[in-house]
Amino acid sequence: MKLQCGKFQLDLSRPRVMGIVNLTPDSFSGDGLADSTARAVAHARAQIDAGAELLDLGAESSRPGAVPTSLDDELRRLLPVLEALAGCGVPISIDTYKPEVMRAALAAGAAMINDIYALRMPGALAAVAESDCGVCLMHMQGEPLTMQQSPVYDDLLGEVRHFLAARVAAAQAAGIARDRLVLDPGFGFGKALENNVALLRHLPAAMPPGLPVLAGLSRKSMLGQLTGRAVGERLPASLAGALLALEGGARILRVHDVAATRDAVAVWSAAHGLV
Ligand SMILES: Nc1nc2[nH]c(SCCc3ccc(S(N)(=O)=O)cc3)nc2c(=O)[nH]1
Repeated sequence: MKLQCGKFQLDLSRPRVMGIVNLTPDSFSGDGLADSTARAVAHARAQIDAGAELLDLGAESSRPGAVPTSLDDELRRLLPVLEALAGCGVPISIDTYKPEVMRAALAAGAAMINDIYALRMPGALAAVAESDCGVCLMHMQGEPLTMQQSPVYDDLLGEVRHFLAARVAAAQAAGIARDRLVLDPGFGFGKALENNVALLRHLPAAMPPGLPVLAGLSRKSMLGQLTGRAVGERLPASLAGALLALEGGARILRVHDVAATRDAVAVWSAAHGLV
C-alpha cells in the first residue's frame, strides 16, 4: 500500500515510525520545544538520525483540557522550524486543524497534514485539495478542551468506522485522492480507558477497509492507567502498544521515542517475514 505525501511516496507494506516534534509550551509529556527553534530543529534531526521516516510538527496542544492556540501563535511557533527542516529528507507532517496554517505549512514545504478534526473546519478540505500532500483523518469525540469529561459510545467501533468513512467520502468529494489518505482511530481523543482498549483489541473493525492506518498511543494516559506509570515512565507500555497497533494493521506509528520504537518494529517485522 502506497501513501502519496507531496513529493514523497511512502511504501506502507512495512511499518514506518513518525517522530513527534512538540512545539507547544505545555506538552503533556514534558517534551515541549516552543521556546527554541534551534532546540526543536536539533530534536527533529536527532529523530531522523534515530530512524524516524516521518516527522509530525505540532504547535497547538490537543491534550485533554488544552485551550485553543491563536493562529498567530501557531504560525510563529511552526514556520521557523518547518523552514529550517526543508530538505531534511523525510516527509514533514503538520498537526493542525486550521486551514490557514495548512496553507502556510504546505507553501513552506510540509508533505502531510495531520488533522485531529479530520478536515471538518470550514476551508480545511479546500486547503488540502489544492495540494498533493498526505492527509491523516482522525476520529475524535468532542474537542480537546472537554473530550475526556464523559465520553459515551453506543457502538464504539461502528461510530469510529462510520465517522472515518464519512470523512473519507468528504475528502474524495473535495478531490482528494484516496492514495493521499491515512486514517487514525484517535487514541485518547474522547475515549475512556475501556474505549481505548477496545480500539486496540479490535482495531481492524474500527477502520474502513483499504486505507492505511496511523496509531498514536505513545505515552498516553491509557498506558498510565494500565501500568500505574507516570508519563515519563511509559516507554515499555508505549512499545507494547505500538506492536499491538501493528498487529491490528497500523503501519504508521506516531511516537516520542523513535530509536526504541524502531528496535521493537525490527523484531515485529522479522517475525512477520518483512525485510
Ligand atoms: N493523528 C494523530 N495526531 C495526534 N496528535 C496527538 S497530540 C496528543 C494529544 C493527547 C495527549 C494525551 C492524551 S491522553 N489523555 O490519552 O493521555 C490524548 C491526546 N495525538 C495524536 C494521535 O493519536 N493521532
